[in-house]
Amino acid sequence: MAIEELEQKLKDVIMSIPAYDTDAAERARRHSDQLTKPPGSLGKLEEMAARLAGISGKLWPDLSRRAVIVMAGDHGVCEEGVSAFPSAVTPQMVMNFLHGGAAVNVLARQAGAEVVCVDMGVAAELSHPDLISRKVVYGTANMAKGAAMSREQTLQAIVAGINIAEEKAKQGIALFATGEMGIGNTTASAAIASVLGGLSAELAVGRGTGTGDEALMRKIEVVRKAIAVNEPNPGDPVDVLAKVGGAEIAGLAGVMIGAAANRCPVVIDGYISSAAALAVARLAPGALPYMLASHLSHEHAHGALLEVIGLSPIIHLEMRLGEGTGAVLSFHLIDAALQLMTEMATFDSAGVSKG
Ligand SMILES: O=C(O)c1ccc[n+]([C@@H]2O[C@H](COP(=O)([O-])O)[C@@H](O)[C@H]2O)c1
Ligand SMILES: Cc1cc2nc[nH]c2cc1C
Repeated sequence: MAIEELEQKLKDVIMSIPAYDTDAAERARRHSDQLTKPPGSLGKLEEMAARLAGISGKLWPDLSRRAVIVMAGDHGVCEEGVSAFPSAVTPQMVMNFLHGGAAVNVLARQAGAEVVCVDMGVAAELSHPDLISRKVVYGTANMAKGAAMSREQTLQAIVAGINIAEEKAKQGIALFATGEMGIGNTTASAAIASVLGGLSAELAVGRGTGTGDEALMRKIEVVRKAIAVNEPNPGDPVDVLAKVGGAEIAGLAGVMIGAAANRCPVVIDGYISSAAALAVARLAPGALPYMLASHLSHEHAHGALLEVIGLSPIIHLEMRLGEGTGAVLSFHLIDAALQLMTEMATFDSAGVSKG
């Protein structure tokens, strides 16, 4: 597709996102208040159930078919020494996902979710029958020296993400989670959080895979430099994703937009997924009600980033793995919320006195 067509496709899909159904959410809240418990006593589980009703327009949606979309990409900025691990780990972990041995595979099996593994921009050539290849770049360029990607590559990545969500929704997937793999991608995410979220580089940068003090200082300087060199336009999220982002981050932004356009809830994982979610919040505010935050990552600024987006995490386990692990874990709580709504007795049916 030519760049103009990609821009148009993105605009069209954003325009097609259905309005969140506030009536259905309200009906869900009223139902919840009739159940045998003090109103609001199931806390965020009640709010989650209402959100799922508002998203789907149904009391209660069948979310039994679910998938975690794990997108992978490499980052040229790694040559600045910003990660505790070498870039070679990105393709190695992609193969691990495909062989079912990564943490996300275990948690997805436990939560009944399909793992969809997508190569968005891994530097190495990868091949496996279950790998979806949507490579827009062989690793991004070093953002400390120039733009990570072109606008065209970024739009290709976003549209690829939209198409994957669309195809999966057509196949019956009703609940999405976002996951990623990309050595160096917490540096890109920090830059996005800084430009779009107004967080200082010092706040936005964390230890990622476990960088030491010296590398942490370098990482802060690299984020400052990348922003100064590229001057990403905070009013243009695509420009920000192109200049200081990454192929898997842009792809995940597309998945979130695509899920919303198909009226499917999309559960956001950790810091990197949240950086993509922030770009979506700015690019397509109509997609925001379709997003649920899963966990609070141990990555330093994740809480601040979620606050900027206006999302509240469900679980707090000090995880900082990525891959979609926190998002898939929270599927169990989504199931719990819906099962409570459908199986609990009401005050009337159980003959329990109201306050
Ligand atoms: O999801 C998170 O909050 C998270 C926090 C820290 C690290 N990660 C994962 O670690 C990798 C990026 O870390 P780094 O240090 O290489 O930038 C990438 O593969 C992410 O999935 C993920
Ligand atoms: C081993 C390893 C697994 C990961 N999964 C997501 N990010 C990761 C980073 C590393 C280093």
